[in-house]
Amino acid sequence: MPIPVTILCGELGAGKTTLLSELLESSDREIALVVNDVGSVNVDADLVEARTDLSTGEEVLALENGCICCSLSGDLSRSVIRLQRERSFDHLVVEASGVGEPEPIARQFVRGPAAGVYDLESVVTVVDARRFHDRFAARERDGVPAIEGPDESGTRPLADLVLEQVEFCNLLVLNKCDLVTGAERERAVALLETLQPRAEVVTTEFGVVDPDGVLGTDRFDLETAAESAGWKRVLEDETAGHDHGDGDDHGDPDRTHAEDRGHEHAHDGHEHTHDHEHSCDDRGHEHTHDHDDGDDHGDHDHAHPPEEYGIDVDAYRRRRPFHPGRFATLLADLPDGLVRAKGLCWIAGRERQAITMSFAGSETSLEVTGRWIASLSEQRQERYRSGQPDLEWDEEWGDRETRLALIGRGLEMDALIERLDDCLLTDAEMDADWAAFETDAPTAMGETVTVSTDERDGLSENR
Ligand SMILES: Nc1nc2c(ncn2[C@@H]2O[C@H](COP(=O)(O)OP(=O)(O)OP(=O)(O)O)[C@@H](O)[C@H]2O)c(=O)[nH]1
Repeated sequence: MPIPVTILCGELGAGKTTLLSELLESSDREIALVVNDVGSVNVDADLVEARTDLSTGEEVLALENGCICCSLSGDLSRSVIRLQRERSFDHLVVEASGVGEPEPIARQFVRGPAAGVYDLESVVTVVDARRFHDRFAARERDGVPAIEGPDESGTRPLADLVLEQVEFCNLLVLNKCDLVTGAERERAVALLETLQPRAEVVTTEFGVVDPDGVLGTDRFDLETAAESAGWKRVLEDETAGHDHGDGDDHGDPDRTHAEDRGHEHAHDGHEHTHDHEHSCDDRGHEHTHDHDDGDDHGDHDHAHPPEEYGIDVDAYRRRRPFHPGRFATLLADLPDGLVRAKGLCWIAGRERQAITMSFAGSETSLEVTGRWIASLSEQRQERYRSGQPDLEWDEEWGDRETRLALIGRGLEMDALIERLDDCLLTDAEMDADWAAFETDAPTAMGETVTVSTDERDGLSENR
């Protein structure tokens, strides 16, 4: 029997270790734990070890350094396979580094050598209610320090990773609810549900949760999770049966944007169903339950209707490229109420590159994640297109198009859309030489450019 695995994610200080300690104390399963920390000192491992009685069967395996999701990925698989051979336990918990991407870790349990031995049950993301509310859910974000700067690999804004952890999981634990008011907590929950419509949300303090709720959830489906982020669903709802690509395999310079995660989707509605019932458990913690998995798009019985919390989502889709200069200026001055923007951009002067734009908090990254199919030879175009009969194709521009999901709170969506439209090439510019436009947009596969909203001079960093 494969051993069930829970991956625990969350920003630094969100309360992962606190939750873990609670789980180790309250669960009657024998839990093996892999702790991955940034840096060489495993503070969390020490803490958990100190707090739990190892003689009762819990084992702590501390990886020495680095990040299991990139440089140590091989080590993680090897370590957990060794662990399974040498020890007997019921459940494996992997505490991911606070600044790592959860998806590569999850993939190791789904496709890697550990897949036969383990069964990924759930990816749980712990969220600091106070910080999440102030950074993303508050109407007024003046005076709240932005999360800025790159992640540990130095290539992506940290806020982007914080939201990616929210978007990828199937259970969200909103911790530190003692530090927010009831109204703030509800706003945070509504936004979390918008960012990841398929995840269940549990609200708590000091990591007190029902261990079966965290460890005993259904089998995690990687592809579903990868496709269920709120921003993707905004785009999918906008167009039925369309491919999206924002994959993480940067190896093939000829890869097209549509083959990254080339899944075809047919959606027949425009609303997600979230059939929550609120109840309080015996510790007085509120839970949201019974998330419908969204396939029934007709019902709208939602405990946190986003519009009630000022949350607005929209898809921005245009078959005309952005002027690189005007677009860069806009990115440096995006409105405060924008929480998340993500999708593909078509930028004039970059006719081959499908560029993924990802905005979170206060920074935007632009990264080349594939090629437009229309930039390939005719023969290859045919091949790709025959494999994707639903791919929308423009006679003149092929698959080149900007498709962005916009998620905001207290945001004047129409004004933002107008400003985006002002960045599109004018008719006169359409006839000009696009290569002559000055641009810092990325060119090579995987290359990322980051721009912060407080920099008014356009694209700032080229990595
Ligand atoms: N007020 C309050 N503090 C909490 C709560 N949960 C955890 N803390 C405190 O927040 C701090 C960080 O908690 P940790 O559990 O270490 O967080 P972490 O996510 O493991 O942190 P890293 O290991 O740095 O990633 C500790 O001082 C905890 O005591 C909570 O619900 N409310």
